[in-house]
Amino acid sequence: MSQTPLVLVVDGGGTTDGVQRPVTEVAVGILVDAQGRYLLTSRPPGKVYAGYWEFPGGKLETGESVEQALRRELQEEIGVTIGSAVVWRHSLVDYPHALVRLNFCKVYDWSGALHMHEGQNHCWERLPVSCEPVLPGTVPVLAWLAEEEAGAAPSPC
Ligand SMILES: Nc1nc2c([nH]c(=O)n2[C@@H]2O[C@H](COP(=O)(O)OP(=O)(O)OP(=O)(O)O)[C@@H](O)[C@H]2O)c(=O)[nH]1
Repeated sequence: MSQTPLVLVVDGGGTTDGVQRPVTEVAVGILVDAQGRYLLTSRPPGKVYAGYWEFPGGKLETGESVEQALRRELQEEIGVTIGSAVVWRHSLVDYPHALVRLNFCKVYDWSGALHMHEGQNHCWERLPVSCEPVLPGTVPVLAWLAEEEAGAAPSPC
């Protein structure tokens, strides 16, 4: 993974006048189904950016790896148990509420039926996605996926 982390400032970012804020580590799962569609979920009521669309996941707890946190979060939030997950891309996003490092993992292997435990909506989407609004920290990921798909597409005759 040689990608340089993107630092994205959203809505003005933190207002700490140059004081370094702690980085909150977040594990994010990009579930890809057999048709190549991606699972997006809406942020539940009561959370920051409620109603915005994102990939499911959440913050790491003390001592957890990204993979462990992702497995726990997806069990809690959407009711599935993932197989292995490795970080595909990561980014730093400076929101007013937190400075977060988003660790995006593609997930092809899971068990259990989808069940939205937090009142979220969900959709399986091809690119470009039709659900909106998409969470600002998630928008670049859709571009990365589109670039990857374009690179993988057979060239026209
Ligand atoms: N899960 C997820 N979080 C994202 C994405 N993009 C993005 O900027 N984030 C940010 O990452 C952070 C995730 O925090 P969260 O509030 O969802 O985490 P959590 O489920 O552990 O919540 P809680 O413990 O506060 O209830 C939020 O600041 C959210 O704005 C994404 O695609 N998926």
